[in-house]
Amino acid sequence: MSKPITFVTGNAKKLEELVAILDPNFPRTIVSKRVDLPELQGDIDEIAIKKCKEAARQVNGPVLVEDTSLCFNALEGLPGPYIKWFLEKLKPEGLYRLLAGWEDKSAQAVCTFGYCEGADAEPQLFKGVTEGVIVEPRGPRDFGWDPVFQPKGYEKTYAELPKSEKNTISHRYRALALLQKHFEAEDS
Ligand SMILES: O=c1[nH]c(=O)c2ncn([C@@H]3O[C@H](COP(=O)(O)OP(=O)(O)OP(=O)(O)O)[C@@H](O)[C@H]3O)c2[nH]1
Ligand SMILES: [Mg+2]
Repeated sequence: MSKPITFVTGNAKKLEELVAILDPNFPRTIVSKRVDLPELQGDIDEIAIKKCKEAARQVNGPVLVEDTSLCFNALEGLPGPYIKWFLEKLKPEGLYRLLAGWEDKSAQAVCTFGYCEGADAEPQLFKGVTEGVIVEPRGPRDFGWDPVFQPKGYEKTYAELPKSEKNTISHRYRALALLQKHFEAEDS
């Protein structure tokens, strides 16, 4: 029997979406642990790797972490992994206003899961990207920058879409689909 995997996050919404998205027959048991891991610097992959190693060190067993970026193409990918601080200070309105001087409002929502078997193991990454545009905030405010992100091909923002629909097209869904495939292959 493999050990349960601990999903380490301080963000209840991430956990809620993971539970909604993952197949109930996922081959490993996932438990969650609420820890505010350090907000690291670097590129998206470096951050996910460092975050995963730190979680594995703290839990001393198999861990899953996730880091989310919102990358504005006009700003060469910024705020990217630093979106948390931009959102905290500027709120969704300010994120939209950041692009006032640019015609290009396109953006990418990027979710990077890191999985590490234990404190001495190397993390493996599973990344999902959803293309979209940054719009004036619309919809409920219960999750981060969802009100300003309108996925490509949709008339609604993530916040306006039913959760069940966001969860079939989102950056997090795409990353978890890769993670799921990996564990299913390992199991067979
Ligand atoms: O509208 C949103 N839709 C999403 O699907 C989504 N996923 C994450 N976020 C927000 O983007 C920042 C990422 O920072 P982040 O990856 O460091 O997360 P976090 O610090 O909240 O949790 P964690 O690092 O403990 O797991 C944080 O402000 C999160 O609230 C989202 N906002
Ligand atoms: Mg964080």
